[in-house]
Amino acid sequence: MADIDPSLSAAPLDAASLGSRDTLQRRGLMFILSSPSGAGKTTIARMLLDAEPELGLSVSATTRSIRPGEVDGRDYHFVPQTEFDRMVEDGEFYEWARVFGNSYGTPKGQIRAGLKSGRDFLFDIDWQGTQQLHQKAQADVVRVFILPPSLEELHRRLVGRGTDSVEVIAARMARAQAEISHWDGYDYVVINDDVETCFAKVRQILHAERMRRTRQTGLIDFVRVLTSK
Ligand SMILES: Nc1ncnc2c1ncn2[C@@H]1O[C@H](COP(=O)(O)OP(=O)(O)OP(=O)(O)O)[C@@H](O)[C@H]1O
Ligand SMILES: Nc1nc2c(ncn2[C@@H]2O[C@H](COP(=O)(O)O)[C@@H](O)[C@H]2O)c(=O)[nH]1
Repeated sequence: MADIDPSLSAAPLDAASLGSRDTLQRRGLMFILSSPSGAGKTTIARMLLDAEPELGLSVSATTRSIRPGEVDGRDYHFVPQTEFDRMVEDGEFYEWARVFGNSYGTPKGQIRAGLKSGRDFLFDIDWQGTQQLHQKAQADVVRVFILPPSLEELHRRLVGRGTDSVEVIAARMARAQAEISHWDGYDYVVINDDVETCFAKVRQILHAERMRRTRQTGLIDFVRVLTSK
């Protein structure tokens, strides 16, 4: 929850290697997936990471307990609350928020340098984190909201995942409509009915956003060459 970070805004890159079609430079983007808990954003995120080698995952820190199948350092950095509080104090997060009674935050880590060199990052974060990142780095951020086909199906998925107690599932269902109410703070909204169809749509968004003119920092010199003869 800090001020605008100038290093995160879309500044032009070094023009040394620009000008040929093979070396066109591009600034990386921050690809955010949000949804009510259980709608499937982690599933879609994993499919994207498998399919897109140039996409890196922003691994959040969290104080919640590790779930069966999760790996510390891959899915999250699982830290005690005291360590999380220290990281907040030391300004180690781009954003952080309390979600479902736990703390979650996006470490600055490698992201800043990665964006400059054209690396894309995937963020599985909630609407509060999305607002904070958008305020700090509007030009770099692409916001995608995943909706479940129905609340009944959302509940089925949370139960079917088999990772949370009845109480935790009830708390997540109780929050679902409030989470969904933030759908209009996103650039794209995709309904996750069939997982393959949803994945294909989200991947199309990523591909199109990579070609956005303002991200293709090498275009200025490339077009200059094209129009100079
Ligand atoms: N289109 C789909 N059809 C049926 N099941 C799905 C679909 N997408 C995801 N699932 C299943 O729903 C469950 C919840 O998915 P997932 O963990 O990806 O949700 P999430 O939005 O990341 O939740 P959380 O915010 O709690 O991490 C998983 O068991 C997943 O396999
Ligand atoms: N603002 C942030 N939200 C985050 C971050 N990492 C995850 N999340 C969101 O928390 C909920 C719950 O996640 P779960 O893994 O415990 O089910 C979900 O909406 C995530 O998107 C973060 O760094 N910042």
